[in-house]
Amino acid sequence: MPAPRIKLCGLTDGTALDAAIAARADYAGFNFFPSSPRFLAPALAAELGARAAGRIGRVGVFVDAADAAIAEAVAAAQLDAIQLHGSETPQRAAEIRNRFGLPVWRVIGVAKGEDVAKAAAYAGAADFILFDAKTPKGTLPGGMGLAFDWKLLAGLKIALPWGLAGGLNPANVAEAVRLTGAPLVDAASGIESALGVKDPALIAAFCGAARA
Ligand SMILES: O=C(O)c1ccccc1NCC(=O)[C@H](O)[C@H](O)COP(=O)(O)O
Repeated sequence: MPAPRIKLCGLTDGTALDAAIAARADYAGFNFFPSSPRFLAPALAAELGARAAGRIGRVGVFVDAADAAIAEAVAAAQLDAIQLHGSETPQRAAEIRNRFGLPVWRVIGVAKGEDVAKAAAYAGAADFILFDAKTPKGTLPGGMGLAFDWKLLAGLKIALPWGLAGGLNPANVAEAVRLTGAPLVDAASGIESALGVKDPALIAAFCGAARA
């Protein structure tokens, strides 16, 4: 099984970004959801986007965002992809892809087997599916450090490239890859020493374990 690609999400400072690049992560996630503890304001997004250029892919995370907010972030951070983490329909995903000319990653929140099947509706509308744990109502839609039952992905048949998120950390990512065969893994809270504070040692450990 080839080693999975790695996305490290919610990077908010140059030290974490440099650690992600040094650990050979494939994507840096920049969060543009204002309620997130990992929210990146446009000025800092511009700085980190420029620092990342040509060294790591830049994925912007949005939750039911308006076009103007997406446009501002795309321009500031020079995004390479747009991750939709809200309730965006296939029609809205396709509209965003056409408007911005960037690959769209659609997140599917998973609690039960029937949730996994919802990914099929995004064939032709999104470019990538990220399966993440469904979070409790009234909380953030992502970045909560919650895992779902990875066995729900057993026998997955999907027309789009995909990845796994939700509660992944240096201690469990190898097992998650072994069980699911995920071609990409994503982590936010599992590489933090405190809420929203990325830890370079955990970043290195996560990337090492994901490839082990
Ligand atoms: O990380 C956040 O604060 C966040 C807030 C709102 C929507 C999405 C968010 N994160 C997106 C991600 O891709 C996370 O990496 C993913 O949900 C996994 O998070 P975690 O379980 O903490 O590893």
